Amino acid sequence: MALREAERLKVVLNHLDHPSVNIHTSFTSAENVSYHHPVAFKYTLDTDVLSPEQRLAYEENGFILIKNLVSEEDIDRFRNEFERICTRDVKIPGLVIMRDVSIAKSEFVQGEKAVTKLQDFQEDPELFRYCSLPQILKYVECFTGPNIMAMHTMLINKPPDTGKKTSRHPLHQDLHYFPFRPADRIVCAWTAMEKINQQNGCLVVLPGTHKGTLKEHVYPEWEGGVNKMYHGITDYNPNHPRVHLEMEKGDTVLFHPLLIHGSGMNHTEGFRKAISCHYASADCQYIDVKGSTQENISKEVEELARKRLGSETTLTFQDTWVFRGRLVQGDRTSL
Ligand SMILES: CCCC(=O)SCCNC(=O)CCNC(=O)[C@H](O)C(C)(C)COP(=O)(O)OP(=O)(O)OC[C@H]1O[C@@H](n2cnc3c(N)ncnc32)[C@H](O)[C@@H]1OP(=O)(O)O
Ligand SMILES: Nc1ncnc2c1ncn2[C@@H]1O[C@H](COP(=O)(O)OP(=O)(O)OP(=O)(O)O)[C@@H](O)[C@H]1O
Ligand SMILES: O=C(O)CCC(=O)C(=O)O
Ligand SMILES: [Fe+2]
Ligand SMILES: [Mg+2]
Repeated sequence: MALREAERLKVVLNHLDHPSVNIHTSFTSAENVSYHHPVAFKYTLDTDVLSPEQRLAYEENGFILIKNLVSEEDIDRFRNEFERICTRDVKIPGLVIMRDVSIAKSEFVQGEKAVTKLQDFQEDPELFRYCSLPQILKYVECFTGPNIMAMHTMLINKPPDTGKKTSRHPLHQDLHYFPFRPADRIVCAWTAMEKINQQNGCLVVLPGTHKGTLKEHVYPEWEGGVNKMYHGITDYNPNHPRVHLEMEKGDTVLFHPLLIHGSGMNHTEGFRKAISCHYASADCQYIDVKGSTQENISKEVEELARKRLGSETTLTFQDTWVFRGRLVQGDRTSL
């Protein structure tokens, strides 16, 4: 009789009290769960950083929340730099300033209020400091190992909803955007830059969905429109438990790229801010997404590159990641 998942994990937890036990071996059946043939972790690596409870929580849920990881002072500096970018006081190469679709397609709004997201701030030393913060990398290493690339950077400024519900981010898996593997060696760090709750559109996660596969993503059929490249999953279990991650300024969630997540409408008058970085092991390998569920996003990205750089551009989906990735720890071995 197979033990239920939770029971198996309890066995793992007991093993952690016995340092002599090798917990690297992978288990395939309940028979392996014994003192002599111990169990391994699939989603986390052996470090002294995560407590056994944190490690099991990530294995089981696909995310962990670390309270108060980034200082108030650092966040205020990121916020200040964000304002300088919005007012065009600084111009950062490669940075994408994204406006909410309902604003972009209607009136002209200037400055910070027009910006829904900054993408690719890797050339901004002040914002990129976020990706190199030692207290974040310490956790990231538990998932990626010691060679760490910062692959994708964002500062999200979720606007007050205009009434069209476009401030929502549909449920998705971040791996949809990434042509590199293995998925288990990729992790996102997402830090609240202020108090974030259901009112202003916190992250919503479907715990445990990181154990599934990459699903098909398409534009949701939303009446009020949807932001460019905000693809969503249509085929998810609507009865799967949802967790609304309410966070304080500085709290940071680390999550697996297959974890299904999104964010709700911002019902407040303020702009809800968060800063994030997707890290990957530098040992990851690029994959060809042709014929896979990722073909639609790869074509869209390549088309946008042609629009920006000229129709003769032959930049591939993979190339766009090679250019953006930055080493933050160890050696740039592959990516
Ligand atoms: C784990 C990863 C998860 C994700 O990354 S999900 C999001 C991924 N997003 C991206 O990579 C960024 C996508 N956005 C962009 O590249 C740019 O914002 C975008 C859409 C090219 C627009 O930038 P610009 O060209 O500088 O803006 P523009 O004001 O000149 O507008 C040009 C045309 O684009 C339209 N537009 C602008 N913002 C939009 C939006 N949010 N959603 C949909 N359409 C949008 C705009 O209306 C205009 O269209 P038209 O040419 O007038 O028909
Ligand atoms: N029709 C939909 N199709 C796909 N995703 C949706 C749809 N409606 C909401 N979502 C997404 O589901 C996630 C959870 O939404 P949910 O309604 O549970 O919370 P919320 O939007 O934060 O709360 P509220 O409804 O109070 O604003 C969000 O990521 C949201 O963008
Ligand atoms: O801050 C948010 O709303 C989440 C954004 C997100 O999940 C993403 O851009 O991949
Ligand atoms: Fe995401
Ligand atoms: Mg909702």
